Amino acid sequence: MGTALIYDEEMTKYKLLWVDPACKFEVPERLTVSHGALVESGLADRCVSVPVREATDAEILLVHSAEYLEAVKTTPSMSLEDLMEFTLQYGDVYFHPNIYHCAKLAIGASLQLVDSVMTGKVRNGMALVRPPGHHSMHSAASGFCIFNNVAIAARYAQQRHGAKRVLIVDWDIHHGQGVQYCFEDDPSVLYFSWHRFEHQKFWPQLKESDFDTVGKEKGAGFNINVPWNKVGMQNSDYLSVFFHILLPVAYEFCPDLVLVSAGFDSAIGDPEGEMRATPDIFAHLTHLLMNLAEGKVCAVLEGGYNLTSLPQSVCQTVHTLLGDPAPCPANLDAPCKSALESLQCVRSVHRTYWSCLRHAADLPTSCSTKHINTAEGADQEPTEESSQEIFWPPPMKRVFPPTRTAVVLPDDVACPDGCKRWSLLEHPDPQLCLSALVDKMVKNEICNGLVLVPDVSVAMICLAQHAVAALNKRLLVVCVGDGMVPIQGTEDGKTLVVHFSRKESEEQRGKHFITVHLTKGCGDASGFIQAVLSLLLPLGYEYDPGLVLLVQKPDSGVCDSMWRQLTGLLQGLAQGHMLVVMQEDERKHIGPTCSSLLGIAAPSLGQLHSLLPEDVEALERLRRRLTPDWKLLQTTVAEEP
Ligand SMILES: NCCCNCCCCCC(O)(O)C(F)(F)F
Ligand SMILES: [Zn+2]
Repeated sequence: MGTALIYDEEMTKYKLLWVDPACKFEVPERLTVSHGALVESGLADRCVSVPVREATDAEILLVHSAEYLEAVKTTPSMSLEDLMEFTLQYGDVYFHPNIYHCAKLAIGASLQLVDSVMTGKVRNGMALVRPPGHHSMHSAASGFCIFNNVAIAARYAQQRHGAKRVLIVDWDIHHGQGVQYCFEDDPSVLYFSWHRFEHQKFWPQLKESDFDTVGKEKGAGFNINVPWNKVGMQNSDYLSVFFHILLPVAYEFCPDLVLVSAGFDSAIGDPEGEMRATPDIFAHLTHLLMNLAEGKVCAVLEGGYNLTSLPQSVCQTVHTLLGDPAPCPANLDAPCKSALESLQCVRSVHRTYWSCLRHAADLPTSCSTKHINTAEGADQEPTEESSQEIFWPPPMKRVFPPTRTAVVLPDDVACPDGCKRWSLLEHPDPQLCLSALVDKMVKNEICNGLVLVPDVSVAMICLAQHAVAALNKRLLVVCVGDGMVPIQGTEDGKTLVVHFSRKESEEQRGKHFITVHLTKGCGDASGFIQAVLSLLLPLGYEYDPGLVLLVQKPDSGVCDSMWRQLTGLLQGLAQGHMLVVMQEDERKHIGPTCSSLLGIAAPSLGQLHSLLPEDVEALERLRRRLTPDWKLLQTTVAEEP
């Protein structure tokens, strides 16, 4: 299934007609450079082009008032003076004779994308639109936004396509207060937003943008605000919030559709965001969402003002939506203290609503006095704009290996569609055969593979030795199921082993051999997925292996959908170079495993029963014990002595 791309140059045909420093950088070129980059890179041709349409009044009224709509309808015929006058009633936004038309196209584009995904015409997609939407409210324009594209898309998906639960991920650097207001008492729409806040000094300077606004009445817990109280946030800060807040909650929420308010002013170089996350991080943020809602992800452009990092980030997002392996998440740091403080605050206030956060720590002492620094913060100016030129390396070319998935199967087992059989014939010695397969991966001739072997323990040993010795690559071994794991994590750091098992974990064998023991074993998806999201993924991203070995021990008890989630999520590492090893009598797993290796989204795990307290407890304990060695496991600031 394909990826939809929705764009029409008509949406470039409005601009600021007078002087207004607050709005000067919301220019038509934002769209032309983004679409141009997709065309230039060949990505546009690989997408399914879906036409835009105008939204109807009824669709606009899903979110906005009739009075507001009627008022906006009068703008096309206004004189310049009238437009300026009309604009004065709103903040940080401008009107233009053609902006009403473009605003209807921006909504229409978003709804066309929702139709294409919800009807299964495509798997996922992106709408490149202007004007953006996430600040506009029931009866007001705000922050370059006229109508709330994503809020309307969420309501439309529920009413027109029967979507029950919709997740909105807003990675724009500004708080989409319009979206928050729209759904704050609605438990069927989970709104997640991070945003530059600087203790309420940064636009739109709303108290309700802080972490302690969690939603109202039935909607309590379904509004998650992650304030960035400093500029310069980096890839590790963004990933930590995904691993320790968004993904655990998103999997517990189990959405039928994921809408992304994809603003790229959160990327390096942006004059508004002043953050330092690089464009390739959006490949990982996108990838990490693609196994939710069975892959139904709709990305709708919001902000993004640096005309270099914006198109780069758009391309990274579309590459990943198309299934291309993500670049290696190289040289990740620890999250900064300010990010950890926000992380701890958000997890603390949401622990009563989400079982995966049940054992989150209390508010950090610095935050419990937060009302003091909010008062003092409110009236100060935000960090003045930095003028010095910022540089970052252009993202790596993301070429796809000629073969995506190679399989080594017993002769009597048919080769699944889309896979390439790696025959034992040419390599009589089975172990040599496996080593040759690994060599092909490292040469990027094959992306990933599945091998069925007589004995997974023997295969594991040989592959681990070969991968580390011959290929000089760091190897991540993920082993699922009870029983001994016959390889050691290595003190030289060349191999990291993470073992998921039911048995009481034998004593931990050092930093590079980690046992995650699940009370009910690997059959309990709700415990397992939380261990994957908030422990295995942070470890894997920090370790940044060149190859991933995923081993399923016999009788592991892991269910197909959990196994496919694990196989899917781990492909964000090592440029997707993953080798899955299973016992050859485990034939029922061949099909499901291959579909994940081919990039098909994993089935949803269903609404997870709340986690076993002992599992959450054990996970928090394990994370606390490992944190000194693994920085991305941190979820709290180190309390001042
Ligand atoms: N330094 C000048 C102050 C600018 N204040 C307004 C910022 C609006 C941000 C709009 C956006 O980027 O959130 C959207 F996604 F909606 F486009
Ligand atoms: Zn923004």
